[in-house]
Amino acid sequence: MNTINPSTTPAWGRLVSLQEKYKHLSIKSLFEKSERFERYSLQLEDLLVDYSKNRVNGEIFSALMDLARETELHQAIESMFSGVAINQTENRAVLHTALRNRSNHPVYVDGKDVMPEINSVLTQMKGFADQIHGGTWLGYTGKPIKSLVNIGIGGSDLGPVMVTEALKPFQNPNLEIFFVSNVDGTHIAETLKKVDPETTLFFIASKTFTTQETMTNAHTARSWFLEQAKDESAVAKHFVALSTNSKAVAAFGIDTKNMFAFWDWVGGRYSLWSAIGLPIACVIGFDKFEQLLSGAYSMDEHFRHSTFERNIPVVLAMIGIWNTNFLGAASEAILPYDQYLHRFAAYFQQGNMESNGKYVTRQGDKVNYSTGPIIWGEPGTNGQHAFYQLIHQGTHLIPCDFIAPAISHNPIGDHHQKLLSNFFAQTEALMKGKPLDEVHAEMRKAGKSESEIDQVAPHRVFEGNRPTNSILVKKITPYTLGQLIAMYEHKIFVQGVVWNIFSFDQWGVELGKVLANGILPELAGEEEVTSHDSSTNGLINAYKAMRK
Ligand SMILES: O=P(O)(O)OC[C@H]1O[C@@](O)(CO)[C@@H](O)[C@@H]1O
Repeated sequence: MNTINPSTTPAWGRLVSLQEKYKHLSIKSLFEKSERFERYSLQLEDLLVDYSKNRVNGEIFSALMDLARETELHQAIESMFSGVAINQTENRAVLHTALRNRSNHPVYVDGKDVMPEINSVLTQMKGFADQIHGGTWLGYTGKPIKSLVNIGIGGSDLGPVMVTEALKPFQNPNLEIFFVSNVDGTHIAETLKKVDPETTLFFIASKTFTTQETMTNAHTARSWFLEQAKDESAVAKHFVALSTNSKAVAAFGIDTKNMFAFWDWVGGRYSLWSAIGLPIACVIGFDKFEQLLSGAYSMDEHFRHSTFERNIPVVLAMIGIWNTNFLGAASEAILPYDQYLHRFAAYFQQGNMESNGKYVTRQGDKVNYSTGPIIWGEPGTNGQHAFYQLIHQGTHLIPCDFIAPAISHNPIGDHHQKLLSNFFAQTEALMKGKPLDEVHAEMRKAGKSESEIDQVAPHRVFEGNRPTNSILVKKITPYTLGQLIAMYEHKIFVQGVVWNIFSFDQWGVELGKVLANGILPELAGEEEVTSHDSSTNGLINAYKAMRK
């Protein structure tokens, strides 16, 4: 993997100069060239990515592509796909792409082709999912399973949640699926109220099978189940484990034949393609799960073999670097104009921020440039009634990805047309804005007095020139969803390479957990806590006083 500080490359130096040269660059002016949309959009099958509404002209785009080359991106891509241990701080390969390698060409980890074991788990998943989906897996009283409860957190939750929500139209109507992630007792309590032990299957989803929240909730579910079932042998019909840790699974009391394994070269936030995706396969059917894999594979092939200038993840990544490192954007909004995609932004909060929220380079030095952006977003048009004021007229530059399907699963009246009219209008408004003279003319036409115009007009000006990408997909299906997810995964990968950081570990989540484990015993008992700073001591002692 490269160890190049991007800010020392010739391309970065050109970009610094271009930032100064084009600091007043107007996106609107770039559209004076009629073929801008054709030149600044890319299509893969039924997925169109329009990146023309960015503050990027030919010079800037060229320098961005050179930056990708000068940071040895091509070599990095090949290293990932071919199983090199690029996750160097954990000495692991990064092979979520192997999980969806529909070509079945060998992929080697430590000299061993991993495809046979991947296919073996997929076969095991199919066998199980077919029984759940088909209603032939019976509980301890002989009834078919109808409620699925996934207990997991982070990458063992967010992916299955997002995908099952996005693919709700493909769900088996005889099955309902619930997700429990938070260790707040409310989450499991509210869920267990809705399900019957006789007809419920629990997925205990945890790569490590040690995560405090998941194991706590799993034990609560097991106790709840046994209170009614009584017989420990019934557990095997109602609990399965999705994990890499067979020893911990057995210790919990799940038969390892009910365990669906995956491997340490699958990152948690990249694991929905693995056994972690079993709840997805159960509720939409294994054939649709395979379509999800195939969609991701098509994006993998596009990413691996397309020239950078025609490479969707590379282009999105490098424009993101222009926005972050040269235009000063600190966050990015993902705005899906599709209610089924309501958890899509949340999924990539972990995917992006846990991957690239790093400030140490691969050599162990502190970076001298910004790295991963803050990711946030809500479905359109809801966001328009919540935070678009700031996006349009705030002081922060917030690049936005607008995503929409051309065809809705629910073509009720003109709902979809109204949704899409907003999808198109918002990026146009963010790009064009509304200058003062237009506001004046509008207000005069509306008969406003000159004094009112003088007072209000400045507040009604839209500077515009706010960058967006528009991602239009024919319809949200397992295949196109797989493409969309893989597209963002590879965008994140590219940015990590260019920023010279390790994108596949997550040391930053450890400290809080360790300190929490130290505080946990202090919350019990009456004695005053004095082992921390005065704020932490004060809060803990106030908590204990409130509970007296
Ligand atoms: O799947 P598991 O091992 O229970 O980890 C859950 C989540 O916890 C982390 O914060 C790592 O500790 C995420 O990276 C991960 O997805």
